[in-house]
Amino acid sequence: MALPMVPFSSVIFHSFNCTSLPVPFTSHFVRRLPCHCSLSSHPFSHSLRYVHQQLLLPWGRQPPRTRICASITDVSVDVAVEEKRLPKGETWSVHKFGGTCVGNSSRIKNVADIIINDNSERKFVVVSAMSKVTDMMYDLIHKAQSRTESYVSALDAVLEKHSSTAHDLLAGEDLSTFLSQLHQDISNLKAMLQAIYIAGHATESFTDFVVGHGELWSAQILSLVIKKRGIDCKWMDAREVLVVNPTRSNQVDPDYWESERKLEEWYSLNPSDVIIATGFIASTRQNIPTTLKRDGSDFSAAIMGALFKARQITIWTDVDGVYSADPRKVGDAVILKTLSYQEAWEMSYFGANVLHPRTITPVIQYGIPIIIRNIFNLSSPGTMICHPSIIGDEDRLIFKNYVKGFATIDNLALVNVEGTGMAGVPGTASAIFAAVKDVGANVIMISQASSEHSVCFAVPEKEVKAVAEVLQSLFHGALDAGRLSQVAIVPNCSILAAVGQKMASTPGVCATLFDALAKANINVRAVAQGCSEYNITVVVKREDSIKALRAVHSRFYLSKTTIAMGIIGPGLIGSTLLDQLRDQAAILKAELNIELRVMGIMGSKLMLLDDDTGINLGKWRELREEKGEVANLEKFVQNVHGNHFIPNTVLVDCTADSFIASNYADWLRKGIHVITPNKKANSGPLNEYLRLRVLQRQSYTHYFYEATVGAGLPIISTLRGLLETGDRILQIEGIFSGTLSYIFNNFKDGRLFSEVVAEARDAGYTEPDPREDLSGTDVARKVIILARESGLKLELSDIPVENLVPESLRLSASAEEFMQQLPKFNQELTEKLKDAESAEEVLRYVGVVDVRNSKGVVELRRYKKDHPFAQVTGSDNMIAFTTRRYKNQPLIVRGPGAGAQVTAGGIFNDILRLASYLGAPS
Ligand SMILES: NC(=O)C1=CN([C@@H]2O[C@H](COP(=O)(O)OP(=O)(O)OC[C@H]3O[C@@H](n4cnc5c(N)ncnc54)[C@H](OP(=O)(O)O)[C@@H]3O)[C@@H](O)[C@H]2O)C=CC1
Ligand SMILES: N[C@@H](CC=O)C(=O)O
Ligand code: NA
Repeated sequence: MALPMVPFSSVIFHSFNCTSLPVPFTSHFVRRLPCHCSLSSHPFSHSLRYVHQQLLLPWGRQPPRTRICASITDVSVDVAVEEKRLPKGETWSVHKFGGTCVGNSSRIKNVADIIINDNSERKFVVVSAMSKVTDMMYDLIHKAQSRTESYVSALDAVLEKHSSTAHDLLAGEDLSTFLSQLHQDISNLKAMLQAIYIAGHATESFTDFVVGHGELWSAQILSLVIKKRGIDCKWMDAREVLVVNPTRSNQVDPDYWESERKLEEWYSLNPSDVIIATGFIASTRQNIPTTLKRDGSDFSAAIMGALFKARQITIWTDVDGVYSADPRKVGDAVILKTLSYQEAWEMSYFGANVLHPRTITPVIQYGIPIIIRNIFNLSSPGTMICHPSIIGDEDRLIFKNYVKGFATIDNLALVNVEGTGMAGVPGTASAIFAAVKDVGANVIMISQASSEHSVCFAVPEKEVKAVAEVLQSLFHGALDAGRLSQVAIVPNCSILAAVGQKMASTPGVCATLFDALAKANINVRAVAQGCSEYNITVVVKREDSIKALRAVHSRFYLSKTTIAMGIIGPGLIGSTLLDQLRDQAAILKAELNIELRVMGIMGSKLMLLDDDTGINLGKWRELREEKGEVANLEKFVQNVHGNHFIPNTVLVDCTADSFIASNYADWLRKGIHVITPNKKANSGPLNEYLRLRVLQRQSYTHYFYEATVGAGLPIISTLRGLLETGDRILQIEGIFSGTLSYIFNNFKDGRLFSEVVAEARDAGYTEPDPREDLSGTDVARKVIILARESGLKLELSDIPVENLVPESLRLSASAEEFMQQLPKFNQELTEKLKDAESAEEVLRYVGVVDVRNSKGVVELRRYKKDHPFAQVTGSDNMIAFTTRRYKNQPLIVRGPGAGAQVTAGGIFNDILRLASYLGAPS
C-alpha cells in the first residue's frame, strides 16, 4: 500500500487502504462514495477533501484532533488517519479537589477560579463528591437495605443539595441540562433503592453504583461552571476509562493497560485542555461500576497522573501540607517542604495525614511529584512528595537532616514470647505469626533479639486478648516443659516512629533519638528499625507517648532546644533574670536555636500562667496585674510541666524560701530540672541534701546552683572541675559575702556602720533579710555548700559563726525593724574597726572550708594591708582554692559576688548549660 505524504509531524498515523478501512470508516466511506464519479477523474485535492469529510462523519462532529489525509490512485484510496493521540507528559498537570474543596457553591466557584486562573498547562481535574454526599449515599443504601422508608426523604435531600447548588452556579441551557440529568439519575436511584428495600440487601456493585453518583454530579457541575466562563472543558465519567481488578483484600488494582487504551479512545472523542473527571469511581473489566475504596479520589488522581505521565499532581485539601508531627500533639510541628515517596509512605502508615500509601504507588515509576496544598491558604506552598533527586539545592540540605517527621500509634499492647527453647528452632516465628493471623490480629511491629530467646511484637490493644489466648494454647506444651518461659503481655503501649530518608544508616541518628528520650525520662520498651532505612520505631508506655513525641521532635527535627520554664520568686533576682531572658531571647533563638518559654511566674501571693507559647516577657508585670491568680504551687508546677508541647521543663527557684526548696526532690523525680540561687536546699539538713544528690545522679534531670556561691562567679564549676579532674581540695578560704565585702570595703573614713549596711541593701547585695548576711548565716551556708561539694558531711550547725547582729536585734520582728534599730549599735563595730586600723590592718569577714580537718569556720578576721583579701573593692568576693595542684599559690577567683545583674547572669548561665546538656549546639 502506498502511504500518503504525511504533512503532519510528530503525530501517529494509522494507514488504511480504502478497501480495508475498518468499520465505521469503510461503511461510511464506501456508502458515501459518489458512484457517478471515478476517483481518478477527481483532482487529488478534491478527492482528499472529500475523503476527509466523509471519514469524519462517523463521529457526527468535527474532532479537531483527528485529521485524515489520503492518496488516491486509479484503483484505490490510501487513507491515513491522524489519530491525534493524547498529548502526554510535560503538558499535563493533574489536580484533585476533595469533598471540602467542592463543599458548596462558593467553594466550587473557588475551584473553578484556581483552574481557570492558571492556563499554563493542560489540566486533568479529579473531583470528589461534595462534602458529606458520599456518607449520604451510603446512608441511602443502609436505610434501604434495613427497610427504613426514610431512604426516600434522604434521597430527596441529596436531590435538593445538588439542585440548589446547580441553581446557584448555572443558568439557561447548562442548568436545564444538568437538572434533567440529575432528575433522571435520582429517578434511577429511587428505582434501585426500592429494589434494595424489597430485597433487604444490596450487592457490592449496587452499592458502588449508588455511592458513585456524588462524584458524577460534582464533576458535571464543576465542568459546566468552567465552561460558562468560556473555557473549553469536558467532563469525564471515570467509569468509562478507569478499569480496575478487585483484589482479595477488598482493594482494587488498576488495569493500566486497559485504562490507557480507554483513555485514548475517550480523549480522541473528547479532546480538551481541561477535563473534569469523577474521582473514586471506576469499572471492572466486565464494565461493572465499582469504586476505588478508601481515599479513592486521591488514588484516581494518582492513576490518571500515571496514565497522562503528568508533570505533577496537586492534591488540594484543607491543610497546609504534611506536618513534621501531629500538630494537635506537637505545637511546634512544621509543614514539611518536601518528602520522598518512601517517607510519605512511612508517615502515612504511622497515621500522619499524608496520602494513603497506595496513592503513591502509581506515580513512583514515573517520578511524578505530588503536591499537597491547602485550598483555603493559597499562600502556603504545601508539601511536595517526590523523588529525592528533583529537590532543589536548598531543600536537599534539609533532606540531609535525615529525620523528617514523627508519628505515634496509641492503644497497642506488646506481646513477648520468651524462652530458651526458641533458639535455633526453625519455624517458631512462623508458628507465632500464623497463629496471630488466624485470630485476625494485625501485627504492627516485630522485634526479635538476636539471641533468639524472645520474639516481641505489637498488636492493637483490642486484639491482644485473642492473641494471648491462641499463643498460650499453641505453646502450652512448650510452656509446661519449660522450653518457653512465658507469653507475656505488656498493655498500654504506644509506638513512636521516626521517619526519614537514610536515617537508619546514618551514624548518630539512633543515638540522638534515644538520648532525647532518655533526657525526657522516657523508658523504651522495644525497638525496631526497618531495613528499608526509612524508619526507626520504639515502643513506649502509653502515658509517655505525647511527651516522647515532643521530646524527639523538638530535639531532632527542629534541632532546637525548647525549654518550658517556671520562675518562682520574681523579686530582685527573679525579675532581673526575666528581663535578661527577654533581652536575649531573639539572639538565643537565632544563634543557638535555643527557645526558652516562660510558662509561669509565681510569687508568694500571685502567679501568672500561660499554656501556649510562653509569657510575653516584655509585659509580664502588667499581665500579672491583669491576669494574675492566687499562687498555688501544685497548679503552677502542673501548668509548667504539663504543658502540651514542650518536652523539657525547668523550675528556677529565685526565692530564699525553705519550703520551695523542699520540693526539689519531688520535681527531679518528675523529670523537672531545677536551677536556683537559693541556698536553702544545699545547706539544709544533710540527709535531705544527700538524698537530693543521689536522686539527681540517678535520673536524667539536672540540678544547677552556681549562683548560690559567689553569685555569677564560677565557684561551683571551678570546684567541680578541680574535683572531677582528680585534684584534691585542701582548703577553700574566701570572702564569700558580697554584702559584708561591700560593708567592710566602705566602712572607713568615719562612716557609720548602719549607713553602709543600708547602702548594701539598696544596692541589692543583701539577702531579703539582711540579718542573714550580718549574722554570718549566709556565709556559713556557702561554706557548707562548698564543704559538701568537696565531700565533707557537715551540717550547718557544725560551722562556728561570728554573728555581727547585735544580740538584742536578733529576734526583732522584721528586717525593716532591724534596719531601724541598727544605728544604735554603730559604736560596737566602730571600735573593732579602730583597733584594726591602728594595727595597720583591715577587717574582712571570711569563711573557711578546711577539708583536711573536715571542718569549717566563719568569722571576722583582720588582715595586713598587703594581703590579697585587703585588695578587694565594692561587693567583690575572693575565693582561694588551695589544692594538691594549687598548693604553693592558690587558685583565686575574684569579682563582684552579689547584685541583681551578676546573680541573674549566673542563673541564666545555668539555664544555658542545661540547654546545652539537652542538646543545644555549643
Ligand atoms: N541578691 C544577691 O546578690 C543574691 C541573691 N541570691 C539569692 O537569690 C534569691 C532571691 O533573692 P532576692 O531576689 O534578692 O530576694 P527578693 O526578696 O527580692 O525576692 C524573693 C522573691 O521570692 C518570692 N517568694 C518568697 N517566698 C515565696 C514562696 N513561698 N512562694 C513563691 N514565691 C516566694 C517573693 O515573692 P513576694 O514578693 O510575692 O513575696 C519574691 O518575689 C535568694 O535565695 C538569695 O539568696 C543569690 C546570690 C546573690
Ligand atoms: N547576700 C549575699 C548574696 C549572694 O549570695 C551576699 O551578700 O553575698
Ligand atoms: Na557562683
